[in-house]
This record gives sequence, structure tokens and C-alpha cells, in this order.
Amino acid sequence: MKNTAGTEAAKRAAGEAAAAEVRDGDVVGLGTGSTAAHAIRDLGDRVDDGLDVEGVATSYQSRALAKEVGIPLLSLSDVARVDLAIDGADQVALGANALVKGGGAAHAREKVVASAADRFLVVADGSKLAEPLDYPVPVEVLPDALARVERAVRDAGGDPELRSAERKDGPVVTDNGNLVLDCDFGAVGEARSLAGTLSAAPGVVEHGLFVGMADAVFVGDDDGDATRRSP
Ligand SMILES: O=C(CO)[C@H](O)[C@H](O)COP(=O)(O)O
Repeated sequence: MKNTAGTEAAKRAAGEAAAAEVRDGDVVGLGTGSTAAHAIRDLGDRVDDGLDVEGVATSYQSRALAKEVGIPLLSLSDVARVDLAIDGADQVALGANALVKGGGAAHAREKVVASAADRFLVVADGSKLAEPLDYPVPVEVLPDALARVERAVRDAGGDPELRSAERKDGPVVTDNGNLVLDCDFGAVGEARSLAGTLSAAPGVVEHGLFVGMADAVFVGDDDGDATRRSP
């Protein structure tokens, strides 16, 4: 489920500010979504101008865009660490250093890439900031475990909704062949505790709570400026 409130100017400002942190020789995690796409396009322009980087895609979408703009790619399975990862978020609680991700259903690979990164840079427009988080948490689920995970989410105080596809009948199927539950927990006061509860439910492939992972958040505004914030 996408948070679509932000403007393109704000997204571009955030994406390009984070891309400016990339240096020659870096291995860069390439995030998914409309904000991270600005960073990928900007990096593509710099590759055209001679920047020597390699990208690790977090999704079908980011791989396709990186190829289109000429960023050489490494496979995630061949990479133990990346220098920095740049990715968007659906909601950001700066005070708690907690994010909701997975609006594009890519959060499982995104979390692996972010955790492999020396620095994880988040890019967001100002509409994504919230304290505390209250955005539905995407949970990627093994299809056969759907009913069991729905029960575990309800036991944890959440209201799960199977994500439906928009241009296909039936549910969204992730790049990994799984289903997604968007789980409304209301205001999430203890993101780390909820993250632990969701991770412990058998059948959960990955959830979209990223707690304590961001090293910086670049927040774009409608004037096309970006501010670097430290969570
Ligand atoms: O987590 C994500 C994909 O799974 C995206 O980073 C998140 O949905 C933000 O996307 P956008 O920049 O288009 O709002």
C-alpha cells in the first residue's frame, strides 16, 4: 500500500541529495519506489560522466531502472557487504529510528541490502514523517501460511488485509512468489517489540518495520531542497 502524498519535487530533492554521497568505487544498494528512483537516475547520469560504481538491486523495478540508466549490477547473492544503500520509506519516525517500508512489496530484499550496508540512507518527502509510526505494516507471507500469519497478527493487536493487485485479479505476488498482508496496528509505540513479534511468527518471510537501521534520512521539500536528518 503506497503513501502517495508527497510531491515529485520533494522526492527528487531527497533522492538526489542521497545520491550525492556516492563516491568512486562504491557498491551501492539501489532501493525501490518513486523516491529511490530519483537517486538511481541521478547515479546513472554520473555513471555517464565517468563515476565508477556497481549497484545491487532490491527489486525487479530497481534492477530494470538501473539497467536502463547504465549502472553496472552485482547480484545480491554474490555480495557480502555494500558501501551504502539508498532507499525510500512509507513512513519515518526519526525519534525512534523506525521506518515502515514495503509499500512496493520489496521490503524483504530491501532489508537484506540495508543490513549489508555500511551506511543506510533513507530518502523521503516530508509527508512521510510521523511520530509514532501509524502506517499499516506490510508483512510478506508464505502463501501456505496465510491463515496462520493472519491469526498471529490479530493476536498481536493488528488488523491484517491481504494486498490486492491493481491490474490483475487476486492478490499481489511479490518478486519472491509470496503474498503481502498490510497490517494496521494503529499507533506503534514500541516498534522494536512489534518487529520481534512479527519476525517470530512462522510463515512470515519479512515484515516492513526497519528499526535502528537508518544512518541518515534525507527529507525533501516542495521547493526542491533536502535536509539531512540524523535519526
Ligand atoms: O519500501 C518500499 C518498496 O517496498 C518503498 O521504498 C516505499 O514504498 C516508498 O516508495 P515511494 O518512494 O514510491 O513512496
